[in-house]
Formats: sequence, structure tokens, C-alpha cells
Amino acid sequence: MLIVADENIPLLDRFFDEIGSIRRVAGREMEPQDVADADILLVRSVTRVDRHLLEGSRVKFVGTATIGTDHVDVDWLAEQGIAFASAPGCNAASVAEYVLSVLSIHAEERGEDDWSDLSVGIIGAGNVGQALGRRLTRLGFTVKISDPPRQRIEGEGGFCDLEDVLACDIVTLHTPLTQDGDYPTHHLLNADRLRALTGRQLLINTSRGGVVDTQALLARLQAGDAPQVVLDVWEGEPGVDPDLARAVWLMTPHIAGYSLEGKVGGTEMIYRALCHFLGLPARKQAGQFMADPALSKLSFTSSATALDAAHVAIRACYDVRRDAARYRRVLALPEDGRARAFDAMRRDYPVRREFSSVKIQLKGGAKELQQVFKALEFKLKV
Ligand SMILES: NC(=O)c1ccc[n+]([C@@H]2O[C@H](COP(=O)([O-])OP(=O)(O)OC[C@H]3O[C@@H](n4cnc5c(N)ncnc54)[C@H](O)[C@@H]3O)[C@@H](O)[C@H]2O)c1
Ligand SMILES: O=C(O)[C@H](O)[C@H](O)COP(=O)(O)O
Repeated sequence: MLIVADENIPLLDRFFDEIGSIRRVAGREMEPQDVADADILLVRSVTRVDRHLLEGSRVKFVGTATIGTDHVDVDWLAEQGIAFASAPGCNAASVAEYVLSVLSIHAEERGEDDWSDLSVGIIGAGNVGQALGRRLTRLGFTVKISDPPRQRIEGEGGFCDLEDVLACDIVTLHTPLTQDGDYPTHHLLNADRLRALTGRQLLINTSRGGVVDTQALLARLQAGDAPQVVLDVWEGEPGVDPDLARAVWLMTPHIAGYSLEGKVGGTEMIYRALCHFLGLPARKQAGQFMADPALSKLSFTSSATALDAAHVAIRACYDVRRDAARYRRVLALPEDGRARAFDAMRRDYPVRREFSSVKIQLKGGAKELQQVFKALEFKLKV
């Protein structure tokens, strides 16, 4: 059995070497000749999986170790009887923690005494939107959610109009990128909606670049009273418009979901789906292959305020400014160098562990501190 796989899928050998021989290919450069003799294709988000890539091959199973599936023509796969699996939710905590890191720094820059005074509008309440909304609600933020597809199924309860959500202090995007259907998200944030945002607001996009109209966003940022913007995803990545990059507050190269847990969890999910497809027992688990985190414990006494302790713990685990600063240096390179650097930063991304890998020790165990760390989903030891 031949498995062709994106070389950037972590732990390929550990999970798949008992199933077949593995051919590694650079995901962005994968061509029909690379997969023609493959039985199994394993990708991440940078490989377009469609008729062009697979017609005439003998591939019978495709797995993407990612949440997003906009790079896969799932209808064509279904027509061809090719099984497909993705990794829903694998890096939801990672993206939620990226947004929390942004919020922590944003609140400090605005001089907010209590960050939960800020209202947060979440667009798309799937695995990521819910993971974020749950944490924010428990922290006491006012959270407004827009998700018309879910609202249609579940009724009014808990959902708001998009316009209300877009009026929040912080607006964060967590939809898939879709072109068709009743609620397409391509350029969901168009010129009109961007025009309605003001300088007191923060817009965060960790979904897909195409959910925001890039040209309109650049024009909005160049006009007066523009919102602050944080972009992790870009239309046309790895190419990034340098004018847009310079105009945003924080820019990162599509790494919001790049916690170790998120990436290895994605590999585990497609491993399990492949085992199920082949009728094999799934004996391996991500946890077997995870080293101890570099930061394993943080300790606070009851003299810490809940708010300060939360900010310290979030930033100790993940400070988004480090990724943003590293990426900003790339802007000095010529165009092709910038695109190569985008992929290189992702390929060589440092180990980042999720909050759940860190034990918080509370000496004295004030109730308020406990609540905050529970909300952030750290491991708690009182
Ligand atoms: N930057 C990153 O590293 C990173 C990591 C993970 C996921 N993502 C992106 O984030 C997206 C969301 O991830 P998820 O796990 O929450 O996906 P999900 O499929 O669990 O949830 C998506 C939600 O968006 C909703 N939705 C669809 N169209 C909508 C619209 N027009 N308006 C409002 N809501 C709409 C859906 O009903 C669903 O509830 C993924 O599709 C992926 O593209 C990016
Ligand atoms: O959809 C996802 O899961 C994320 O966007 C993921 O982080 C993409 O990572 P990539 O496949 O580009 O390595």
C-alpha cells in the first residue's frame, strides 16, 4: 500500500509506517504524477485535492489533517467513491488561545482595567467559535454570536444578527470559506461591512483569507477612523499584499492552529479514519508521542489578582507578538522571498503547547482565581 503524504504532516512514520510505505511530497507542489500510483493521499491545507490531481490515480482514501476543507473538492471525491476524512476540531483550542492572546494584549494597550468589559462578536460558532465563546463567557465577557446555518437548525436561541455582532468591540471570524450555498462566506466582510467598523474596534481573522475582501480591507485601513486588524490568514497566501501587511496591527503566517496538540491531533484523527476505512485496529494515540511541555507549571498565591494572573499565564504560554514580530521582518524581502518565508515559518514553527498542558498551582486557592483558570482551560491544582 502506497501512502503519499504532505511532508509537513507531523509524526507520519509513527502513525502510518505499519499501514504502508510513505512517499513524502511538498504539499504546495504536489502534482498528478506524485499521486498516480498512490492508494492513500494525506494532505494539509496547501494541496488542492480535485479532479486535476487525482483523475486516473488509484487513490481510494483522502485524509486532510486540518479543520478547513476548502482545498478539497469533496463532491468530486464522493462522485468517484473516494473516501474522505478531515480533522474537525483538532486545533480549535489552539485558535481560541491565539485569540485570547490577542485580546490580552489589546486590552492592555487600550488601558482596560478589566478586559471582560469588552464585547466580543463571534462569526461562526462551530468548533473554534464555540471553544472561544465558552472561554469568554466564563470569563465574564459579553459575547454575541452570528451563525445563520446553525440558527436555521436550532432556532433563535443565543444567536444575533450579523450587524449586531459587527458592532462589538472585537469581531472575530470563525467560518469556513464557502462560495455557494445559502450562506456563502467568500468576502462576507465586504466593503460595506468594513466601512461600518470604526477605530474603537478590533477585527481578527483566523478563518480563511477570502472571508474578508482584501482590497476593500486595505482601502478601509487607509481611510480615517479605521479598526485595528489582526490577520493570521491571507487571500492568496503564501503571497501576502505587503501594503496590507504593513497596515494591520498584528500579522502572522497562518499559524493560529499550530499548537503541537492541534497538529498532532490532526494526524491522529486521519490515522483513526484510515484505520476505520481499512478495517484495522487504531492502536496509536497522539499522547504517546508528546514530550513533556517546556513550561509545565505556573504557581500563584492568593495575593495575585485574577486578572493579572490570567494575563501572565496566557502570555507565558503563548504571546502572539513573538510570531507577529518574526513575520514582520519578512516584509523587507522581495516578493518571492516573502512567500518562501511564509511557508518556511510554518514548516519550522517552534513547539507551542496548549494551556491544557500547563498545571496552575494556586496556593491559598482564591475562588476567583480558580474560576479564571478553569475558564481558560488550564489544568488546575489547588
Ligand atoms: N488559522 C488557522 O490556523 C485555522 C485553524 C483552524 C480552523 N481554521 C479555519 O476556521 C474555520 C472554522 O473552524 P471550525 O472548526 O470552527 O469549523 P466548523 O465547521 O466546526 O464551524 C464553522 C461554523 O461556521 C458556521 N458558518 C458557516 N457559514 C456561515 C456564515 N455565512 N456566517 C456565520 N457562520 C457561518 C457554520 O454553521 C459552523 O457552525 C475552518 O473552516 C478553517 O477554515 C483556521
Ligand atoms: O484548517 C485548519 O485546520 C488550519 O487552517 C490549519 O492550521 C492549516 O494548516 P496547514 O494545513 O496549512 O498546515
